[in-house]
Amino acid sequence: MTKAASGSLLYLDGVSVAFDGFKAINNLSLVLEPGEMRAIIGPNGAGKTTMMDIVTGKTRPDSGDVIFDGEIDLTRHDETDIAELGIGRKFQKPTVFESHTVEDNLELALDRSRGVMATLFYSSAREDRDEIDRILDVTRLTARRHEYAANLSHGQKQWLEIGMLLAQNPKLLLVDEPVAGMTDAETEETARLLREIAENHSVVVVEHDMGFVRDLDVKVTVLAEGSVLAEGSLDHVSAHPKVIENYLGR
Ligand SMILES: Nc1ncnc2c1ncn2[C@@H]1O[C@H](COP(=O)(O)OP(=O)(O)OP(=O)(O)O)[C@@H](O)[C@H]1O
Repeated sequence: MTKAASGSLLYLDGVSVAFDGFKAINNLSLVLEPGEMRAIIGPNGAGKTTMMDIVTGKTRPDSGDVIFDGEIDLTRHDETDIAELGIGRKFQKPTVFESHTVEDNLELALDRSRGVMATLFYSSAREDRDEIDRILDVTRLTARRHEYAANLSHGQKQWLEIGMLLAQNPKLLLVDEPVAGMTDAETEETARLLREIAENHSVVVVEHDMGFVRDLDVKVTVLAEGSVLAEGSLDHVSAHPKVIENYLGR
């Protein structure tokens, strides 16, 4: 265990993984502080999804340290463990239950996160209602709580799925291309929504939409060919010659 990880929420150091000899992640190092929201950008094939796969235990790195909460070696845990440790992931495509209402989707997510035993002995329906009200408010879905999820717009489905993640109360949320396919208004609202969530959670957002990344107004990590090309404010990384050459200039 490396001492350098202490005090961080997520610590990747010297992480590499190869698929059939091709290094998708190549000596990647990245540190996320508790409470931080970070945007990850980079060209197609840069390794963004693979990095998320490594953090969530879907892919095992060939080498390197992957440490959560200062001390937990994530490479020793499987996907289920890692979710229970407090890392929630939202994939690009929403996977809400279309034939259930918005509220029922959130209720299911709450039950799932609580586990079977806890649900059996859990008596406070009131606390559940309060939690669901809170999540509906954050995800801009209060007026649609009794609507079937199938009837939501694409953007609202994404927000509902973010709400289902929140029901699990993760310490760290990993969000993959949340605004792909959204309208401009939904995209702007999503930046506000994630900023609100980031007041109480750490968040990693992978996104291609630069306007959205600008609205997030957080530190940006640029990945290319499996490692960090540049890091800093969006203005700082945008001015980096290698970023212009590898990504923005294309
Ligand atoms: N399971 C796998 N087997 C073989 N190659 C893989 C596998 N997963 C990823 N790769 C390769 O690793 C590289 C990185 O892919 P990855 O999906 O992580 O990139 P990305 O930055 O998420 O790209 P995009 O923006 O297109 O989603 C790509 O060249 C991809 O083809």
